Amino acid sequence: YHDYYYNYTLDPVSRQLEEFRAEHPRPIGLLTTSSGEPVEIRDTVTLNTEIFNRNFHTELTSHADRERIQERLVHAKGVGAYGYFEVTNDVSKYTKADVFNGIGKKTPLVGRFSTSIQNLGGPELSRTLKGLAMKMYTKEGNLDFLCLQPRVYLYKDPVMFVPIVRSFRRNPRTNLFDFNMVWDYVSNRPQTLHALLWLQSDVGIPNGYRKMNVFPAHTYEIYNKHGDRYYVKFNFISEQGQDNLTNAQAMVISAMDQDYYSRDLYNAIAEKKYPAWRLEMDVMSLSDIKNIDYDPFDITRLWKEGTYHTIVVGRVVINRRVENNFKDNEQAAYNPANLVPGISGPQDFIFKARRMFYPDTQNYRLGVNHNKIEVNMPRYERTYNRDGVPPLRDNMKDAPNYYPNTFNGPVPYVEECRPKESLLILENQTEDLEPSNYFYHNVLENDAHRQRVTDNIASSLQNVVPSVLKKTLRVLTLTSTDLGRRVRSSLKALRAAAAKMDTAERYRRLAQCFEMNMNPKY
Ligand code: HEM
Repeated sequence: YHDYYYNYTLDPVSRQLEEFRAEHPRPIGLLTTSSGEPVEIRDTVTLNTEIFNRNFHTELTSHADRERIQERLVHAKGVGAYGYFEVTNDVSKYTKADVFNGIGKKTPLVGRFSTSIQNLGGPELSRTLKGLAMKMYTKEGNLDFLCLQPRVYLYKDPVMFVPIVRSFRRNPRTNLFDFNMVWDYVSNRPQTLHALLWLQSDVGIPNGYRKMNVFPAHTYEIYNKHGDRYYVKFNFISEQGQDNLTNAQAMVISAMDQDYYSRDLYNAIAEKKYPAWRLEMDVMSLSDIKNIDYDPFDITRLWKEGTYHTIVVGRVVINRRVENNFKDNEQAAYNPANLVPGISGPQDFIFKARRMFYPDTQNYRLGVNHNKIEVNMPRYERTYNRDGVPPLRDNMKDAPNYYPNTFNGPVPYVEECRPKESLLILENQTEDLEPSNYFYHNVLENDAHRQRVTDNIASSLQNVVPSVLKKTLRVLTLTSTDLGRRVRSSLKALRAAAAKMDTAERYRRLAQCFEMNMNPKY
């Protein structure tokens, strides 16, 4: 823009509509109703007319009345983009998965970056789990990875999903975030503390979706063409580097832009700064896994250093914005059970539950034919599923609709190398505080970081009722006496500072803190 009024630069987000006009110098076509009837210009106005005789108007309103669908139960707020996965290292020794074999092979994918607790319109910078879900359209079906930042998950018993999601969300009476619920639940089930400590640490608020490492967290079983089994944890490491925001920075940004992460991603892709992640696998063999002194399938803990080795598999590059948010992002259905030959998948109880949970929620959110929605469609599919709520595509036309049949409907294949045995995993129910203790003393790199974590915890405890506070401090102290001591003293200092503030200022700060699900230091 060159003259006096227009001497400024806009970001790609703000230029989107103008770019559309530049690509289409004339209107893109004649306006019609959805049944294709051309709309006459007088029918676009309803004043002084028989308004219900105007298809344009009635259709417009009744369609809008029905345009909202169920938002995701968790991870409702998210942004989608396309890209590809490229193999950069030969891992055929470990897995026969076609997608991971052949250096240089590229597989297209769609991805979705999300924040877990907020609803569709919520602020992205809140201190909650962040997600990156990917669907790789491989020759052997879709391979989905649903990853989180941080490395570990909150609990190992699937029955805990619903209560923990509720305790992290709005109080049913006040309709506000409530740390009483969070700490009540966490102190009743201290296995959740480990992931929570990661969230209270610096990585809890990354400086953009591009700058976070993400992890599917489970231990996956994979196998090679000889049927040898290996156990791996996948890691997606940001090539942009892990970069984080402090509470103060996040609050300032969020006050100006609640969609900072989505905007950052859109602009980066538009400016051809394509974000990329290196895919690594931490590997153990079957005999390694049988000879270690901890449970490698426990999703709430890290693998111990020295018990595995790490190899690079390839890289994910995100290089194309979605054409339409609803079409490619809202309608996307990621399912961790979408696996391919060579990756038999995790064997733990959380994963077993997730195999059922995701299709179930997606049948409700998108309908039973959600894999026939364009963004979810595999490259190839032939099933015996028929009919139901559209979309249906060709509904398998005139092919036989029952299996087995002798009329040449689709037939299964035989895979000689598929492992004949599977591990039987028995998980114990003890509430193990050791992983949290290890994180606090060994993963956090210095005392300053430990102090930031404890300050964050302390400020979230400020307005917690005494019974919950007492229980929480006990769990923190049992985890580490240093952690308990520091939280106590930080809480004391915060209480003293709060006592000097007038009530309005205190409430204002707390409101900010709850809404952001984070804990500004007074
Ligand atoms: C019992 C355990 C779990 C349950 C019941 C569960 C349930 C759900 C549900 C209901 C959704 C919404 C899905 C949709 O509407 O399409 C979801 C989304 C998601 N979950 Fe889980 N989850 C569990 C554990 C995990 C774990 C262990 C991870 C990764 C380490 C994970 C990562 C994600 C991600 C990234 C999304 C967002 C997907 C998207 O962008 O569409 N979840 N989960």
